[in-house]
Formats: sequence, C-alpha cells, structure tokens
Amino acid sequence: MTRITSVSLRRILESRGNPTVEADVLTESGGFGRAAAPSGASTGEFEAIELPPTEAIASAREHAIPRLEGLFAGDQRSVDGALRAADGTEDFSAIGANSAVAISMAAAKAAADVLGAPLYQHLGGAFRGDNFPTPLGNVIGGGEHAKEATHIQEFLAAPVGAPSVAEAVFANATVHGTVADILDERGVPAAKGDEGAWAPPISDAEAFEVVEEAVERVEDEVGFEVRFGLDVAAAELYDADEEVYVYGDETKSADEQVEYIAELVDEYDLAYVEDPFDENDYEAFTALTERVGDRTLVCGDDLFVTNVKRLQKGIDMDAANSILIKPNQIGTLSDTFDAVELAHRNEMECAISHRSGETEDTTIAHLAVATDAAFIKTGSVGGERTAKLNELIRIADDAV
Ligand SMILES: C=C(OP(=O)(O)O)C(=O)O
Ligand SMILES: [Mg+2]
Repeated sequence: MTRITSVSLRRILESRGNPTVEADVLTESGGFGRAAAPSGASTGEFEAIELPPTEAIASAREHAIPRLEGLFAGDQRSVDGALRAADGTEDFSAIGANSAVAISMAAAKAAADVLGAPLYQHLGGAFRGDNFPTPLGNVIGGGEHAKEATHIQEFLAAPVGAPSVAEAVFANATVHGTVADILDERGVPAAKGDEGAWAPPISDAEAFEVVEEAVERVEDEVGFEVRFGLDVAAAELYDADEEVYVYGDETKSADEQVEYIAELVDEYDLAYVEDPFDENDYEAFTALTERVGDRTLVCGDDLFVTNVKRLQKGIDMDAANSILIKPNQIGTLSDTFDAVELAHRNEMECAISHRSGETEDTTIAHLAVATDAAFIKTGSVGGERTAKLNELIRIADDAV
C-alpha cells in the first residue's frame, strides 16, 4: 500500500550555502521518497513564494502534514491538492513553495519506490516513448549569478546534433573546458558563477566570440552539431522607470532590444533565447517570435513562471515557442505537468530547468524524461549539476 504514514521536513544546504527545505515521505509498506527544493537568484516577479526555510517548515508541519497522512503517495493530484488546500493561497505564500515542492516531489518518489519503478517511469508511464532531452549547458555566466561578469546571465552550449544523451553531456563539459582554454589564451582570469559557468570580467561581445569559438572547436572534435543559446534574464537588466534595458553604460529601448536579439540570433545562429525581455513585456516577445521563431527557440522563464495562466496568455499572443519549466516556480508536480501539457498541446518545446541554488536532488532529470521534454537546462559541471546530468545518463542506459 502506498498510504503516506509520515512526512518529515528539515533544513539542508543548497549550493550557494543557504538553507533550503528537504522532505522525506514514508508509506505504510515502507516506500521512501526524499526530495529537496532548489532556490533561484534571478527569480521571476510572478513565481510562487519561497519562504525562509524555518518558516516554511513550521507552517507546512502545522497545516499540510496532517492533511497528507493517509493519502496515497501515488495519487499525485490528491497529494498536490492537499498541499494547495493546506496553503489556501494562489502563490503558496502560507506554507511556502519550497515546502510544497519538496513534499510533492518526495511523495512521487515514495510512490515510485513502492512500485519498484524508476521515477521517470512512474511519472511518464509505460508508453512514455524513448526520447531524451538535449542538455543546455551554462558555460559563461554573469548577471545575478556572478558579479563583474557578463550582463547576459547565461551562455548555453546546445549540442543539438548529439546522437545520445551521454555524448551531449560530455560535449557540454568539453565546451566548458574549451571556454577555459580560450580565456586562458586571451589572458582572462575566470572564477565560476553560481551554476559552475565561467564568470570572466569580459564584455558580452567578447563572450559571444569566446563561446562561438569554443563551440566550433568542440563541433570539429565531436563530429556533430553543437550550437549555443542564451538566457538573457532581461528582467534583471530592465529599468522599469526609464523603460530601458541597462547594459552597463549603454541602454536599449524595447524596440532596440528586439533588434539586438534578432541580430544576435542571425549572427551566431543561436539555437535558443530565454527571457530576452522583461517579464511584463509580452508584446516584445511576440515581436521577436514573429521575426526569428522559425529558426530559434524563444523561451519564457520569468515570463511564464511554469504557470498555466501566464502560459495561456503567451499562447494567445504567440509570444514564444518554448517554455522553461521549474517545479518550484509553481509549487507542485501536478501544476508542473499541467504547464508541460498545455505547452505540448500548443506545439511549444519544454526545457526542464534547475535553479541557480541547487542540491544533489535529481528529480528534474526524471521529469525531463517523463514529460518527453526537448531540453533540460542543468549546468555543465559542478556536483549539484552533474548529479542531474549523470542521472540522465543512467536513465538513458536503463531505459534502452
Ligand atoms: C536558472 C535560472 O536562474 P535562477 O534559478 O537564479 O532563477 C534561470 O534564470 O533560468
Ligand atoms: Mg532564466
């Protein structure tokens, strides 16, 4: 039986050294699931609320856990419905999206454990298919993830021609290493940012040169197509009072930003552009998608925050052709699956994503396979990133 007998919550460390929430779910028959909430730095204005972990844990213990005991762990909709009922708000501001997502994911893992099935199979079903996501690997980063580095938050290797998950994962790590070589050749010192990407003190223009060269070298080495993409995280660059994007001493209006990004797509043959505009500017997303949506993925992260209402508005406006999916932006696996399903029904691609503050939790690797997502964004090196990438390799090994 998969009835939940206990849920325990604790504070553990995430990769930036801050506390986050971990949940353990136990079932009657001994099924066990453990999951931890990640934590963002460049968070979207419309995300579900992450409470300070001590507060989130105390509130979930008081309001949510009594409702969860006795439910079937495998009945994810009931578990997530109980979390929503316990919270009583739209944005999980009562028990915290961090408590909610940790419990939701831990319940799924406990159910998989009872079934003796891997999580991706429990969530995706027996007829899931045999597609695997392409990993987007952060190789140079700045913005909110590293001071004194690029304005654009993430330069992402995209090994779109890789014949297997493992080759794609290794290609991204090789791009990361090659970027280090090129920076070294240029005499540029480089520390690492929050997600393990290099955070060199160079301009965005120089970062484009470096990543382009790295991708070309690696493409020659591996013999399949490797492109790159961006997470501009433009909401962090946007000055709402002046209505401009601020790149150091330079500013760009929304129209100029559309022009700039469209030019970058063509100049660098970008495979992917995430959050090129502020999260309130659906119109600019629509303008860019109309211009370059036939040759690149225009992806909404802070724009959609894994929220079906915001996604539906984007669909109605043709604002993007892909969505970033982060379970902790919305708080439960059920809500996460709803967003993926809505996107897929509307022929949008999904990229399942980590947060900049991560743990060794590997749930998103399973989620990406279970949902048949085209992409997974989870860094390219670093323990909390390789935990997911290595799990993806294991899943691919297991599934064939
Ligand atoms: C992973 C990201 O960063 P954060 O977790 O800081 O929001 C992102 O913006 O896509
Ligand atoms: Mg983003």
